Amino acid sequence: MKTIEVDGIKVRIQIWDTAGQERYQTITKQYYRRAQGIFLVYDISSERSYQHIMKWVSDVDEYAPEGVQKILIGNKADEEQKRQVGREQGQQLAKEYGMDFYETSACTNLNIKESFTRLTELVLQAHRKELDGLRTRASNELALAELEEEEGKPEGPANSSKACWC
Ligand SMILES: Nc1nc2c(ncn2[C@@H]2O[C@H](COP(=O)(O)OP(=O)(O)OP(=O)(O)O)[C@@H](O)[C@H]2O)c(=O)[nH]1
Repeated sequence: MKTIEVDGIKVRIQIWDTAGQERYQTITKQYYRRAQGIFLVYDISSERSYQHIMKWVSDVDEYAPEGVQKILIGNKADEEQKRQVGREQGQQLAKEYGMDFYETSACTNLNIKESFTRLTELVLQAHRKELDGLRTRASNELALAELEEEEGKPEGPANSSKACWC
């Protein structure tokens, strides 16, 4: 659990770090179902991990809920001397899948906060319509409840004097 602030709103996010290895896939897929946002992470010093992204994307498409937000991450950006995947390759792949893209480093903290904030922002945006709908319904129900309360009120002085005219 982590709390981050987006547009002045404090958002509590639950983060699951799923295992990348093939043998844990059955468990990993269970997490997709409840995810609202997903980071697809490769290692910039591993061409193989980059090639695997296509497989992750198809798994996510199959098992994650519709409308799940995705961001592509090229991690270990601090390992420049070992780089096997160019930044443009990351950008290109992200573009193909319509995702935002960040190169990050968990070691130097490069773009960690930025990418988490962005994914949270995307999730909030995707649910804004739902939230707005809920807010409108809640305020309508409140107005209705007030009205009913008003109607159910015992007669006040104004009503009593009207009663005298008859
Ligand atoms: N240089 C560098 N090393 C990193 C970075 N992030 C992770 N590592 C190292 O990479 C190794 C693997 O990190 P993990 O966090 O276990 O990677 P993972 O993708 O969660 O691994 P799986 O759970 O097996 O999928 C560890 O030795 C980390 O210290 C980074 O940004 N830069």
